Amino acid sequence: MIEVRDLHFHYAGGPSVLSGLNLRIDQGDRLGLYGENGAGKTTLFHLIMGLEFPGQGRVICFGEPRTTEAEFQDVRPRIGLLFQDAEDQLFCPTVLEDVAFGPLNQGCRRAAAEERVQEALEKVGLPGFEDRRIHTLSGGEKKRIAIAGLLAMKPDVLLLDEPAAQLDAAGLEILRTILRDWHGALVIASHRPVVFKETVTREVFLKNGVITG
Ligand SMILES: Nc1ncnc2c1ncn2[C@@H]1O[C@H](COP(=O)(O)OP(=O)(O)OP(=O)(O)O)[C@@H](O)[C@H]1O
Repeated sequence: MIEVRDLHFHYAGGPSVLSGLNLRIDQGDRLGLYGENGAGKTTLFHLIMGLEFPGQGRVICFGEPRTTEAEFQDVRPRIGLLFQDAEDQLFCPTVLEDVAFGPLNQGCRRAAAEERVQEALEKVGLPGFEDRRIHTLSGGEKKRIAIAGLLAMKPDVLLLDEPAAQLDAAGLEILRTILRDWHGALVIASHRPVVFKETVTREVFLKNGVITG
């Protein structure tokens, strides 16, 4: 579904972050992507989504090489990227608008989109939150609403960047249950392998700009 080949990347004026990274994510893959703070996990997700572009190497999504902004436009609705910080993800005034944004953007009719919202809010354990204003939510609630927004999109792949951050024990258990029932491909980026040990079936490590093990 997604393959990156020989990826090299550095931020303007900065040191090399990725230096020849190769990775393949197949249908049904459940991958733990581990690495220390600053290893480049978020950067890799951003390159897969076309939010950054590699200095060298290839990003292939759903069978097609993607190099230009236009080529990434049909990739984004098919990949649910959970940002590390929920504040970066939520941008509508209310929960209903935010969670419905993805399905509406994909062309769903309003009634169908609102049905997806109800379903997703049930899954994250926050039914009845539709009319809450985003800025009144707690950090953990924001994270769960961001997850609901991804579920409502029904993407082919979930890329979750430190998904446990901001979640308490109950929130983490809800997320583990959601992911246990998730049938699409899944990549969890984390610097704490132990948290999702039971959730993933394959583990790789990002170190010195490349994938190991
Ligand atoms: N926009 C940016 N401009 C300059 N440098 C950046 C930018 N974003 C990230 N970096 C740097 O690139 C490196 C990789 O960062 P990245 O966020 O990809 O790592 P990470 O593995 O996700 O880390 P963490 O576990 O702390 O979230 C870090 O050294 C970081 O400081």
